[in-house]
Amino acid sequence: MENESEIPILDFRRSSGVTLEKGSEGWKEMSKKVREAFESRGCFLLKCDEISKELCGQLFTGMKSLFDLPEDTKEKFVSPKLYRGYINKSYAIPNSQSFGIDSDLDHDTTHQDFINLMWPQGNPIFSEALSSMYSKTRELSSLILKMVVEGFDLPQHYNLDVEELGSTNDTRLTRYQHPEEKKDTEIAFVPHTDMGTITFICENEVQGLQVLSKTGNWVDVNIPPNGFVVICGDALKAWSNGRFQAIMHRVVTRGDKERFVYVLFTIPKDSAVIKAPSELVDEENYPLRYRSFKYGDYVHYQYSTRTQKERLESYAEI
Ligand SMILES: O=C(O)CCC(=O)C(=O)O
Ligand SMILES: [Fe+2]
Repeated sequence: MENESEIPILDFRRSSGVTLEKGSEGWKEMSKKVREAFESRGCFLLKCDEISKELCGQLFTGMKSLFDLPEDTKEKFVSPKLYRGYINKSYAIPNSQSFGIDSDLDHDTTHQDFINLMWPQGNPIFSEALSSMYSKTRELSSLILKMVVEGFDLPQHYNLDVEELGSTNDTRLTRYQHPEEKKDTEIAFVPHTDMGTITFICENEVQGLQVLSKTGNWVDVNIPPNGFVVICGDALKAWSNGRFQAIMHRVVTRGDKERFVYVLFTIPKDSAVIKAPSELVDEENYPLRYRSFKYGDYVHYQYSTRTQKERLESYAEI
């Protein structure tokens, strides 16, 4: 029996002998593994060469100084969108703070604008680290989406479909703190699935992410040093005709070490229509599971109902 606490590890590193040139045998093999991981668990751990230990070090040093800025400076970062801008404790993250930075492919200066707002005198090291992390994680997310098309052996034109699924991004920087007066383990991020396409998580080696196993147990995700977590969101699950899982996850804090997390959400534009490829629908084994829907309408529905469980099902299941 498959060990329910085991999360697949996919090793993209050249040092492990992997070459991921599009169309190569290595690429095809890894694409199958991506598909299998999303089908069986809805997530995987990733090892790759693109994001170095040094880059993560600079990023997390910068994040510490960011969260240590005075509250009124951090509060300058506002956004009309829900869960964007600076958030100091909320329903979802009761003891933590986060910054949600929206960007799309046509407007790539958002991180720079954000840094200039926080440090009018500049902070070139953090700025460089954040931009570099953003472009690397965006490229990796786009590579993984192409692998999904390959993993299902779909016609090439579906690469345009997955590009649409990943056409906008939200970078989230979070600091989790364990409340002093509280018990040993505290829920720091309430259980949820991610609404978007794929989520890329990088933490400062202070563990806390948990996923819900098929048997209903919360299982620690032990992220290896210099490893990352990739999670399938509701939009990709719907597009895959429910073949992929959108894993339920949460975050707990345990000790007094601060946990810093960089997350890249790859998400469709609000106007994008999520519709499964006909090749993934088959009357006998995989009947059409969800009606097609506009991503923005789905997000609006979720924010207005705040359903936590089976929310894609309650919205779009046929
Ligand atoms: O902090 C983490 O490890 C996960 C954060 C998360 O699930 C989210 O931001 O949606
Ligand atoms: Fe999440």
